[in-house]
Amino acid sequence: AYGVKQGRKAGKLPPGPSGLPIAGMAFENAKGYQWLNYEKWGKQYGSDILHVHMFGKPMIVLNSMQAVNDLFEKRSNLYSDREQQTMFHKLVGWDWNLAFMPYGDRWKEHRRMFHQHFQPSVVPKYRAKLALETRKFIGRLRHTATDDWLRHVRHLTGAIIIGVTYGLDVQQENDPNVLLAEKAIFSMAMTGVAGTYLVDWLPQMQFLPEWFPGAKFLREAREWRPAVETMSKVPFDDVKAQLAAGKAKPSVVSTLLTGLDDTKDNTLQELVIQNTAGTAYTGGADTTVSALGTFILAMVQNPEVQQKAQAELDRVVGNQRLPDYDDQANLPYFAALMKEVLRWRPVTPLAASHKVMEDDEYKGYHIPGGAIVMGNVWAILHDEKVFPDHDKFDPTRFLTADGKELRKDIMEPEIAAFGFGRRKCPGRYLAMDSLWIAMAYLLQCYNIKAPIDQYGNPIEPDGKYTTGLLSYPLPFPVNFEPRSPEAIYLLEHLSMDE
Ligand code: HEM
Repeated sequence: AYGVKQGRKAGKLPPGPSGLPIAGMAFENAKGYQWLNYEKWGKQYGSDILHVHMFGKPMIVLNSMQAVNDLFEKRSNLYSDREQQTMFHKLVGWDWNLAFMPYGDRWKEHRRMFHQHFQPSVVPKYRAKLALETRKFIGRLRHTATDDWLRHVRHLTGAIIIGVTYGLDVQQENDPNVLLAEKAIFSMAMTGVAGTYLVDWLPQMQFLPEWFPGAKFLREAREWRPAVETMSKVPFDDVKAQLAAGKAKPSVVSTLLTGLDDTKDNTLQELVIQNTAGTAYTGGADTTVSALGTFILAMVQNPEVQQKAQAELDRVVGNQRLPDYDDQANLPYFAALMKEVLRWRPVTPLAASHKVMEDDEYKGYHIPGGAIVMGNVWAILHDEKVFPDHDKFDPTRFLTADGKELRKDIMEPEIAAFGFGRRKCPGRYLAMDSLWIAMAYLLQCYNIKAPIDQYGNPIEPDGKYTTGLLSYPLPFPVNFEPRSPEAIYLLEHLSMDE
């Protein structure tokens, strides 16, 4: 085993399950939920930094907030790159997306543009749109079958992102922009995990003829690539046409296009706008679905938490109107509830992989340049020392003893849940605004409950989650039951004005 002494010797890699044969470890990891393995190995080796040898590539896992801070934040000039994969970036064509760009000037230009339109001083402009889409959403839920609610959650998050970014309305069923984006995002799920495709290790394989045995990946790439290329182009071109016709609604894209200098050739600048806007959907739609799914699951499983949150709404907002962002400051329990949603089942349990650009040393260990470096969000947000009884869904952990204020002496889940350093999620302010208003409207109008089966027993969710880059609760049935005559009145008189 690795001792501390050995570890201090220059050139020693951080400890890790090197005892396991590579195949054995690949097997452990292939079962998914790798964040749990990494957390377990971290404890086993008594180290918050691990080395995991995966598919012939060095991978470093950081299991503590301190390690994440020391490397991703304090050495962010070294630790902000992303791995480039032949299949994902080149053949399937995701290289236009800012989330996957290598660290450098091109990424900076896109990131700056994104930030300008999703930073805290700007995001409140979108609140009217968020509130409108969320009113439509709670209206639809009222007569939805217990196993059909997830479709409406997906529609809500898609409509918010497309509305804010492009000013386009989204059709309830089979919206062309949503279908295209979903097809593209499917390819992201299939090809996004490093090491899935042999061509990533043997780039020459990309030049094989398609009929060649083992060249199935080429046919897959050919099928997916058009959706990946056009998902950002089609809605962008729509807005351009609308602007030309004087019919565009205000949006990120229309603002950016209007700001261009007409006397110049804007071809390159337009491409940056198209890419940046397209990135919003890939980053924003599914992540928010997962967080809302977790909220709904937590409400079904913890009726006492739900009642407390509703009691606070009753006290502060009353039952004659929907809550509003102006109420936020007066709803501490609600704020704690949102933090607990982000902590209890993090949307991205391993955030997104970073890549270190040069050889480095940390705590006496050698970190090889080019290694993949992951922050274990799960391990950080489930650290028993910081969050006792870590698997319990309990918003009060974030509140002072009298329940009147948020504690200032506890880790804020937001500092890990949205990733790290210069790559930290730039959409988090919009994400939190979307989540807050959806949670508030839902609890103001509905009791969120397990449905009752034909024998009178509640159908309790099993609480299982998917594995992968994003982790979602597996589908479970929910009964959204209007919680009072006043709630029914609110649901029947939802204003559809922005
Ligand atoms: C609950 C919702 C969300 C969660 C949990 C989340 C989480 C994350 C995480 C973990 C990363 C990777 C950070 C890293 O590399 O360390 C990320 C990146 C990103 N997110 Fe989010 N996100 C959410 C919502 C959104 C929304 C709504 C948008 C768009 C409006 C968005 C846009 C992006 C973009 C553009 C990146 C790439 C940043 C870069 O590579 O420089 N995200 N997000």
